[in-house]
Amino acid sequence: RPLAGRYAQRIESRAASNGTYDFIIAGGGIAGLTVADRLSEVANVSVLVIEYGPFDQRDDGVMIPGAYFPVPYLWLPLMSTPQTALGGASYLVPAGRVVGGGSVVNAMFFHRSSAEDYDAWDKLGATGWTWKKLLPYFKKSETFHAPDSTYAAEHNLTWDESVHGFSGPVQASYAPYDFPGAANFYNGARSLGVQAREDPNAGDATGIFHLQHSVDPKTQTRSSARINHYDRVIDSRPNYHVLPNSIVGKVIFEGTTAVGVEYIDRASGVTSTVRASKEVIISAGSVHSPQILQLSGIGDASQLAAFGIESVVDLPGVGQNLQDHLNLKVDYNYTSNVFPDGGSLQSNATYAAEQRALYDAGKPSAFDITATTGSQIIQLPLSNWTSDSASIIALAKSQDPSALLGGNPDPTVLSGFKKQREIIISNFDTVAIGDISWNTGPETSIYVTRPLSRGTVKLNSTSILVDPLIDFGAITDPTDLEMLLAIYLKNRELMATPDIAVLGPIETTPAPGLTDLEQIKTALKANVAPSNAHMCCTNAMMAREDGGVVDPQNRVYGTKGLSVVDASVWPFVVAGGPQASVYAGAEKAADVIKARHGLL
Ligand SMILES: Cc1cc2nc3c(=O)[nH]c(=O)nc-3n(C[C@H](O)[C@H](O)[C@H](O)COP(=O)(O)OP(=O)(O)OC[C@H]3O[C@@H](n4cnc5c(N)ncnc54)[C@H](O)[C@@H]3O)c2cc1C
Repeated sequence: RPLAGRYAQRIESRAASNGTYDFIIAGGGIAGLTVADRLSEVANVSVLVIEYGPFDQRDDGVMIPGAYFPVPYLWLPLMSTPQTALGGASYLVPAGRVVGGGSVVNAMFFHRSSAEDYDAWDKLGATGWTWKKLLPYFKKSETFHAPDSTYAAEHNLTWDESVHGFSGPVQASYAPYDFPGAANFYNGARSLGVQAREDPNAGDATGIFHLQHSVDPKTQTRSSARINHYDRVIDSRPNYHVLPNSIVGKVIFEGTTAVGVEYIDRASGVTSTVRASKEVIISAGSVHSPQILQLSGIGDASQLAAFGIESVVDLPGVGQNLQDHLNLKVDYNYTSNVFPDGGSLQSNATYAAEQRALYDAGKPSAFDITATTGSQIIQLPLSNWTSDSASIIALAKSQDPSALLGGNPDPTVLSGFKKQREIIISNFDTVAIGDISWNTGPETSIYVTRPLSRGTVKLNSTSILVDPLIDFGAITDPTDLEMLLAIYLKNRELMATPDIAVLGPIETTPAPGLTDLEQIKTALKANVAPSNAHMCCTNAMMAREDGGVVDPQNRVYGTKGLSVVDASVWPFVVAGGPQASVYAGAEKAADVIKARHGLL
C-alpha cells in the first residue's frame, strides 16, 4: 500500500499573468476541477483554474480516512453573522481552501439524494436537471468498487450495480472495516421499523444504509478532485493550468460580456489580469461565488451601489437563498459499550498505534473509516420521524414567506421562495428531511436536511480579501426547529431499543433528563450549528422572475461569456452529503459548455 506520506509531490503553478485562455475558472474545488478536466480533454482548448488555496501536501489528515479530523486547509476563520434565532451567536462556516476545495477536507461520504429532489429542481427552473437526466452524469463521475462479498454479507452491505459507473474519476467504495457497535445501530434502527435501503444511489435515499466513501480501495486513501480531476490527467494536458494561492477579485466586462478576470497573487499581493476568449466560469463555492459576482457588478444593484460598485446586471437573486443542513451533536456516555468504538482512535494511543500498523500493512483497520460520524446513516421523511407530521406541515404552511425573508424582500426572490416552499412542503412526507448517524462512540449526529429557513451572502467590503457577511438565517422558520425536535425525540427512541440500550447509553448533551418539549427546544437551539459544511444555492438556477441567477445552461442572466457551475446553482439543498451531486452537476455543466462552443 503506498502510504500517504510517500506520494510524490507535484506542486505546479504555470504562468498566467496577462495571458489569454479559452476558459478561465475561478475556484479549483470539486466543480471547478471537474469542469477544467473535461474542457481540457479537447487538445486545442486552453483552460486556466485560479485557486485561492495551495496544493495539499498529502498530509495524513487529508489522505487517511481514520486520521480525519482535524483536517488542514480549512478556510479559517470564516464566520457567520450573529444568528438572530439562535441567541445572536456566530458560527464557523466550514469550507476548504485548497486545490480540490471541499473534496480535500470533507468526510468523504459519497451518496446521492432521492429522485424527487432532482425532479423538483427541474420543476423550479433547472430544466433538464431531473434524476433521469442526471443519472448518466452520476455514473460518469465515479468508479464504483463493490466490497468483498463475505465482508458485505457479514455487515449488511448492499448495493445496486445498475446505477453505478465503473470508469469515472472519483473512486467510490465501502470501508473494509467497522466498529462492532455498528451492528447495534443497524439492528436498533430496524427494530424501530426503519427500512433497510439496498442502495441510496438508486433514486430513493431514505431508510438506513451504509455510506459509500470517496476513497480509493486500492490504497485506502482519499479520492479528492485534486487527485481524480487533476493528477490523473495533468501529465498529458499541456493545455490545463492551475494557478494556486491566487485570489480572483472580479470578472472583467466589456459591456455585459465577460472577457477575463482580475486576480491577486497571495504571496506578493500583486494584482494581474488574464483574459478568456470563450468563457469565464465561476466556481468558488457557495459563499465566495456570489461575492465574486457582486464585486463584479452582478447582484442587487441598490446593494452594490451602497459600496460604489457600478451595476453590470441587476440580479437581486445573487447571494440570496443560502441553505445548509442544521447539525446537532447529541453526546452519550455508553456505560457498557464494546471496545473498540468510534472514539477509540482518539482516546487510546496503544490501540491507535496497533491499528495504524495494520493500515500501513494494507490490512483492514480502524484507519479505513472516517470515525467521526460512523459508517451508516438513517435518512427519513417527516412522517417517519413523527406520528404528527400534519401539525408540522400546518405550521410550515402558516408562515409568511415575506416576513421570513426579513420583510419587504425583492419580489422576484419572494416569488422563487414561495415556489420552493410549496414543492418542498408537499414532499415532506416522501423524501428525507433529516438524518441520524452514530460514530459508535460518544457522538451521535442529527441533521435537518430540508430546511425552510433561508440565509444570505452579502458584501462587507469592496475587497475580495474581506470575507462577505454570511447569514444562515438558521431557524428563522420555526418549522425547522420542530423537525429538529422530531428527529431528536426519535433518536431517544432509538437509544432505548434493546439493541442499543444494552450498551448503557446515558445522554450528556444537549438535553439530558429534560422531558418538557419547550425546555428541550431551548436546549436544541443552544446546541445546534447552522452549518454542516453543505452551503449551497446562492446563485440559483431558477427563472429570473423567480430570483434565479443562472439559466439551465449555467449562464448568468443578462451576460455573455459568464457561467457558474458549483453548488451555488442548486435551487435547494440535497439530502445527505452534497459532493456526489456537485461532481455530477459539474459533469453535466461541462457537457453543456462544450456543446455551446462546438467542442463535444
Ligand atoms: C469539513 C467538511 C466536511 C464535508 N463532508 C462532506 C461529506 O462527507 N460528504 C459530502 O458529500 N460533502 C461533504 N462536504 C461538502 C462538500 O465538500 C461540498 O459541498 C463541495 O466541496 C462543494 O463543491 P463546490 O465545487 O461547490 O465548492 P468547493 O469544493 O468548496 O470549491 C470552491 C473553491 O473555490 C476556492 N475559492 C473561493 N474563493 C475564491 C477566490 N476568490 N478566488 C479563487 N478561488 C476561490 C476555494 O478555495 C475552494 O477551493 C464537506 C465539506 C467540508 C468543508
